Amino acid sequence: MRLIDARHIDFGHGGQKVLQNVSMSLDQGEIVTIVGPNGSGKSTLLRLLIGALTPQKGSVTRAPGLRIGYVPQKLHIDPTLPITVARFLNLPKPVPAKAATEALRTAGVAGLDHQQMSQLSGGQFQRVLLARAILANPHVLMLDEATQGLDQPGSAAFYRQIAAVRQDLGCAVLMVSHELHVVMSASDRVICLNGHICCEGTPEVVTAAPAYRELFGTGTGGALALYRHEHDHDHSHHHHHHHPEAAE
Ligand SMILES: Nc1ncnc2c1ncn2[C@@H]1O[C@H](COP(=O)(O)OP(=O)(O)OP(=O)(O)O)[C@@H](O)[C@H]1O
Repeated sequence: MRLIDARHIDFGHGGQKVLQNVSMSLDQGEIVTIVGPNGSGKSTLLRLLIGALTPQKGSVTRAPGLRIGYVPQKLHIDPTLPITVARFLNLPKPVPAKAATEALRTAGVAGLDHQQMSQLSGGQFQRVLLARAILANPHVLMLDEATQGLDQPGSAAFYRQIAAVRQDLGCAVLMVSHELHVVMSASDRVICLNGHICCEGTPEVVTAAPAYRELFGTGTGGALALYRHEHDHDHSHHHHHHHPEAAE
C-alpha cells in the first residue's frame, strides 16, 4: 500500500529554489534513506512529506489517517532542568505508563523510565526520542539525521535498532542522512537528493551511479561496501566468494 506520494514538487524559501521537480513515494513497510550534501533540501523534503510545508508546485498525497512518528536530529534540553525519561515521554500529552515502558523496550532502552534525561548517553537519548515517536503508533517513522553526534559504531547500532523496530511495528521508515557511512545497509531504497533527485535505487545501484559519485566521490562507496560486508558476514555465508578478504 502506498503511504505517501509526492509528485513533481517544487519548493523555495524566499526567492531561493530548494527543490525542483521532486517525485517520490513511500510504501508500507519500506525503509527508504534520503542522502544528499548539506543544504540539498533533505529536511525541507521531509517537512513537505509530513505536511508542515506546502509545495509551490506539484502535490503530496498521504494515505487517509496516516500516523507519522518523527525523530528529530537533536533536541536541546536545559541540563539544569530535571526531567525523567518517563516524564519526557508524557510530553506533550500524557500516555499510559504501560505504553511508555513498552515503547522504551521496543526502542532498546528498557528500564530507563526513572533516569534523568540529562544523564543519558547520546545513543540512549536518541532511543528515547525513538520511543517517543513509537508512542504515536506510527505507520511511518521519519528520522532527520537522527545519528548526529553518535560515533560510527553507535550509528550502526542505532540503525540496527531501527530495523528491529520496523520488524516489531511493521511500519515504514523514511530517514535522512548526510553522513554516508551510516546509510543503513538494510535500506530498500536510497534516494540521492541535490535540489532534484540525482539518482535512486538499492544502495548498490546508487553508490555505483555516476551522479552519486560526482557528488560524494568514490571513497564513501567504499565505506558503504565495508558496512554491507560486515552485515553479510553476520547473516550469510553465501557471499564469501565475493569478498575474498572475509575468507577464513
Ligand atoms: N526556514 C527557512 N527559511 C529560509 N531558508 C531556508 C529555511 N529552511 C531551509 N532553508 C534553506 O533551504 C536550503 C535547504 O535546506 P534543508 O535544511 O532542507 O537542507 P538539508 O539537505 O536538510 O541540509 P543539512 O544536511 O545541512 O541539514 C538551504 O539553503 C537552507 O538555507
